[in-house]
Amino acid sequence: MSRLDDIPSSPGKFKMEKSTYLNRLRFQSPLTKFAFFSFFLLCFISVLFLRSPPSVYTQSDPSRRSLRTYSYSGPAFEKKLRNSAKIRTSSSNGITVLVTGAAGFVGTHVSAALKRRGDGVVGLDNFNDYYDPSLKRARQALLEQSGIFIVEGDINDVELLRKLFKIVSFTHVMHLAAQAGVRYAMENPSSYVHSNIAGFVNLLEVCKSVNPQPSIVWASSSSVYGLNTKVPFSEKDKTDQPASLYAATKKAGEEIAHTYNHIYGLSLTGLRFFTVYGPWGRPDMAYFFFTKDILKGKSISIFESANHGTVARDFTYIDDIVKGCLAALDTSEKSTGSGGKKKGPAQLRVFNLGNTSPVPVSDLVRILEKHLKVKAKKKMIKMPRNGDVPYTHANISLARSELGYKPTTDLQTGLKKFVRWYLSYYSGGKKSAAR
Ligand SMILES: O=C(O)[C@H]1O[C@H](OP(=O)(O)OP(=O)(O)OC[C@H]2O[C@@H](n3ccc(=O)[nH]c3=O)[C@H](O)[C@@H]2O)[C@H](O)[C@@H](O)[C@@H]1O
Repeated sequence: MSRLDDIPSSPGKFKMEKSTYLNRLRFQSPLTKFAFFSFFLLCFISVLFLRSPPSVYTQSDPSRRSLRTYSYSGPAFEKKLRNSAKIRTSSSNGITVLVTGAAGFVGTHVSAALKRRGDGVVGLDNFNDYYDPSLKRARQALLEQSGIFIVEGDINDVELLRKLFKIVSFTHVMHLAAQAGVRYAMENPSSYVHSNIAGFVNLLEVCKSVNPQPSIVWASSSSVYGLNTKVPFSEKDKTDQPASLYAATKKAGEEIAHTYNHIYGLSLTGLRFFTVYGPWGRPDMAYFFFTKDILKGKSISIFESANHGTVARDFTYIDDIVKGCLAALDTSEKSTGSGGKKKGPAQLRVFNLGNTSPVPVSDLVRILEKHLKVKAKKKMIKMPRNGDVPYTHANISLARSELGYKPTTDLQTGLKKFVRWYLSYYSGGKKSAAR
């Protein structure tokens, strides 16, 4: 709200008194007169500057902003959007999807897969610098080659979201924009609230009020199982012991999804991803920065749980996750609300998308050593209390029966593909792997 808005707008509440002060003001010298008018001119310019035009977007998270401003209006912008959203004519039952977080790891792969099969895809991403934005730009360039336009903007920008829905009638939203990473939540907690809670609510607010309402599939996380000890993790299990703020915001997302489904009839499917890895992955994840550090000859820390216990993850390969995402979109039913009001019960689902075979982190390192042909300098350390959990293992029977989800890539094969990509992407020192 600008300071000008502080003045009450209803007539009668605030009456301007005719100022006698100005009448009484007499300038003692031309210099005083000049100073007086210069001061007013400056104030006027400042007010104009503060009230920047609505077609220019500035990112709203001051902790991790990119310095760009983005223009998202005009016929050229709309044309790009419409072209990107076009369903291929040969595709008989194509859908039109808004993919948030499209320049992210999972977002890029899902967008490309949708486009390949003929669906209309528009991306949205704020290109923040949580990790090297040049990797996000490279993914964007890749998607551009297949005709996918990524709008540069934040899910907290309600005006932008409304505008996108005004130009394109999206049938589905694949919501992958989020503040990811378990350990970073201790460094920058507000970024998790900003993206995973406020941003999600903003998106749902817009989705509930557009006509027709889209169906929404969104990324939850295996981390919602928190400190649970019963394995494998099932969707039927309680999820009330998050070990990190990240996990807590994803859990909150699931509850928020319930609310919007209940009140507004939005069709919502949450996908609990289990440690997704692969080519074009995230530099903040262990398999990625282990690779970088092993190649540099730097030592890596492998976490152990209490009493030298094994820390393990149900690492899941990106192609399997993409199949799960597409199946979730294809099986999602229509939202039932209109005019911002629920007209009947709507679909509400949560699925585990894991690999069903947990691997100790020390084995992950052994596989990397083999593919990289370099011995790692390893340090075994006690898992710091920073949000990590010792073990994850997905029960995927629900996803198998409802989505036909069936992961097929083991960690050996998946890491081989990752290493091949990593070496070619960062080859010749052209790009230095940055976190
Ligand atoms: O499955 C999920 O829900 C989550 O998966 C990952 O989180 P995480 O499983 O912790 O993945 P990494 O950060 O790559 O860690 C993988 C394993 O390596 C271990 N680790 C990590 C860092 C390190 O220096 N040493 C180490 O042994 C961790 O404890 C963990 O067991 C993602 O970062 C989250 O965004 C995602 O939501």
